[in-house]
Amino acid sequence: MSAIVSAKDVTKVYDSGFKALKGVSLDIEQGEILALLGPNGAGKTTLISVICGMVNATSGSITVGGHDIVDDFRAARSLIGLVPQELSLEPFEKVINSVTFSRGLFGKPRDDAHIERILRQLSLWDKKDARVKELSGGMKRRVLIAKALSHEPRVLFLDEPTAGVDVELRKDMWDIVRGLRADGVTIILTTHYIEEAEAIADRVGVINDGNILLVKDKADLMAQMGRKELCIELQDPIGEVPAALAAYDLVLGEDSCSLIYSYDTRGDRTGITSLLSDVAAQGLVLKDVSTSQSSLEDIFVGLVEDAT
Ligand SMILES: Nc1ncnc2c1ncn2[C@@H]1O[C@H](COP(=O)(O)OP(=O)(O)OP(=O)(O)O)[C@@H](O)[C@H]1O
Repeated sequence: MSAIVSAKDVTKVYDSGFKALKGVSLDIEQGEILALLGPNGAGKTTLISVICGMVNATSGSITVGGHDIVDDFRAARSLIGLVPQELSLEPFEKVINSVTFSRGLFGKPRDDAHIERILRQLSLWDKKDARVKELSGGMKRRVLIAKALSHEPRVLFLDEPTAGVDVELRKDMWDIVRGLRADGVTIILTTHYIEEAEAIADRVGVINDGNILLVKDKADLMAQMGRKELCIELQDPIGEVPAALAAYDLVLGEDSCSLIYSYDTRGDRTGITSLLSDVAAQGLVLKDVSTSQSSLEDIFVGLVEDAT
């Protein structure tokens, strides 16, 4: 795969003096769904706005489809669709006119068949003559996506596409995003919802305090950083982890009645069999045993905490 968007050492210092991006380098691969995860104020919207040419970077460089976003702004911008966080639509405009107008803004010739295709894809065709103000919140969001797709961009940025959207509609939105990717559109979405990244992203980028902490294949991230824990509940409390068990990665549970064993899920051997027999050899009586796997959420919280 090759990068369709490439950002190098991008910084953004707002007029207030606030440093919102502190040297971000990021390659977005053609055809992927990349989820940018980060807490409030991390710099997600700023990064998207810089790539889309709505905010000027203070330093660094960005190319989209090989075009520099400053020197070759029109060519770069024409490859990008942006679905903003805010529902910014003209309330009295008909859906179809609103979407057709967006295409015209990019100087593309009128193409009714393309507009029909995207309205159908977004289940908006039967609402094409409705006025925007007559639509539900979820439909308005879909109109924003249709507008962003009207000029046939190759890269689509979705800034928190499902903020405040109910579970049903969120899943609809995920289906739409997957459908767009199947059509060859590269998708970058920002989200607070870890389950959203877990559900649809190919890669996950974590951004915090103006820095990209990591960008990784989602499956690798979960396999590499996800650890499993075995909780051994004991019949009776103990004061400390017995010295004879020091070779294991064990901690005493808060109740003093359990031992928590962390192990790597990728290893050939987990060490569980020998641990259990060594625990028994210490005369400790087991009450129960359970396992749990760290989720993307645990990984994300851990990363952001480590960075602050
Ligand atoms: N125009 C501006 N002038 C000054 N500071 C700004 C401006 N826009 C954003 N910021 C600051 O830059 C930081 C990053 O904001 P940004 O909107 O990029 O974060 P975000 O990760 O998208 O957050 P959220 O998840 O809350 O939308 C914040 O501290 C914000 O207050």
